[in-house]
Amino acid sequence: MKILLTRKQTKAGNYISEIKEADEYTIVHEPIASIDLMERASRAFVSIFIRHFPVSYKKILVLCGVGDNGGDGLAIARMLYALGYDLEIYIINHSTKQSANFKKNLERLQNKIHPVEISEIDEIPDFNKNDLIIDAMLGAGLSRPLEGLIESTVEKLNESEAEIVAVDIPTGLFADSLNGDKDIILKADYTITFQTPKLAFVLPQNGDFVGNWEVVSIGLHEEFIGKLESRYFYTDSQIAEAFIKPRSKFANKGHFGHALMMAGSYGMIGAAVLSTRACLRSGVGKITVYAPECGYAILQTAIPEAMCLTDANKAFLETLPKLDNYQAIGIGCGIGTAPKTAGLIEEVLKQVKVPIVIDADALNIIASDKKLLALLPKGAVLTPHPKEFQRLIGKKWENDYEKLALLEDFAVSHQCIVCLKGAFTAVALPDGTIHFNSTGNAGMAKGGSGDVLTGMILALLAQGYKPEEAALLGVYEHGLAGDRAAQLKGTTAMIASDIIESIRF
Ligand SMILES: NC(=O)C1=CN([C@@H]2O[C@H](COP(=O)(O)OP(=O)(O)OC[C@H]3O[C@@H](n4cnc5c(N)ncnc54)[C@H](O)[C@@H]3O)[C@@H](O)[C@H]2O)[C@@H](O)CC1
Ligand SMILES: [K+]
Repeated sequence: MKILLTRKQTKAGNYISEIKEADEYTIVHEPIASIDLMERASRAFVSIFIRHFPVSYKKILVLCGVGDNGGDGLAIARMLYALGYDLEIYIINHSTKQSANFKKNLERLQNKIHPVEISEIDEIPDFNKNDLIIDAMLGAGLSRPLEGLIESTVEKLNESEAEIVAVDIPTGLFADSLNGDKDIILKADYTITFQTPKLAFVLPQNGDFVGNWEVVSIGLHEEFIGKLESRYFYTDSQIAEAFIKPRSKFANKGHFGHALMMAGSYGMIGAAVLSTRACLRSGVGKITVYAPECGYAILQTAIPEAMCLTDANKAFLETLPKLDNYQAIGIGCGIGTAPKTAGLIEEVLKQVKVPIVIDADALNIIASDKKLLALLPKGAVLTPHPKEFQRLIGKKWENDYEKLALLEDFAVSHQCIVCLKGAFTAVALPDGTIHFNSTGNAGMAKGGSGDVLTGMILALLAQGYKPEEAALLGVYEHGLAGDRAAQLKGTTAMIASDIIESIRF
């Protein structure tokens, strides 16, 4: 799914809203009246809302601005009222300019519900934990930080224990550009957003404001959206599943590649076990794990399906094995950063002729010797967590938007693929696009999860998936396996081995 922007810089240097353009194109070409599109959007919101909140759940306060986000709020209130919900409407008079759709929806209330108008700070009602707030104050039209009446309302809401559901975007949050440090932004528990995820929603710095979020389609013109040149994407099930290649009935193990996993060191053989096992669970034909000698008995016992080659060194990897027989190579899980291992990494980067996935200490070794960066093969898949990525680029970012710019820059200048791990793992491709992953959960934030991902991506590379596909699909399936593991064990109890057991292709 494309992530449409509300503030996109054009080649000419001015800013446009892709969302507004898609709205306007839909209105003209479907065709549909603007007020009917709002009705459709509000109905879509309600269809999700009622799944989460039954009629008698809590008293609902619908807080409306006077633009189209407020218009949605009025329409949503009318629809929920018709379904029997107990609600009150408050209109926050932040401006004298009411939008046409807002006015129309005010008329449509037909005196059935009487909105309370708030024009002064001391008229803002008290909010408490028995209230369910629908935030329809400001949405995609936010053009400056909050101030005055609306800022005070948001401050009061943030201090309260009320539960908050935002319409489209939490009030005060810029959809795809940086808020100031001192900006007041509504902290929503849930956000139901229209048509496209907003870039702000996938950035960790905004997690407290957006809460759990869901996208609901409002039927904007697909063909128009398809033609937009986007830089940001959201890997949903539709995109990910389209990558999956069915296994032919007459296939044999030779069709699915032979992978080499170079992993482990004394005390870290578990990383080799996890990554190798995850590789086997992801469809590889054969795998050889190359580990220091101390890992031999462990690996042969723990993973009978894998072949094991050992380095003469007992504790860490030192000598380059022959690389000729493999369709893809994985390197880094649990290898440590011994100087001799660094020498091995240099040799691998110089000699590798097949797709490669590079993780963990291999990335740290590359980061500590910038001449190794220049050796990164084109199309290499790198799987850093944020700290490892900071080491690779040699600097920290001030905010998540700067992080995205650095990520894009790295992937383009090195022509490689970077999977920056975290919630909504960001996969940056050599063409400068960034693809945020839709699966996964906080239970995966544990040792060993990254090793599992490396193994999964290695398996896909060995099977002949293009590096971009292997990265996007691997990250997606890894998150999905994590979600299944969380269902079985819970996010606190689940461990990396549970993720492997939940891989299902
Ligand atoms: N046809 C459409 O355009 C659709 C729009 N929809 C809704 O429309 C929303 C966008 O509506 P609008 O463009 O009217 O914008 P908003 O309703 O977000 O904001 C209204 C107006 O408030 C003013 N404003 C901006 N920043 C402010 C601030 N900090 N303090 C006070 N006032 C401020 C601006 O003049 C802005 O146009 C979306 O978020 C969505 O909820 C949906 O109904 C779907 C269809
Ligand atoms: K809102």
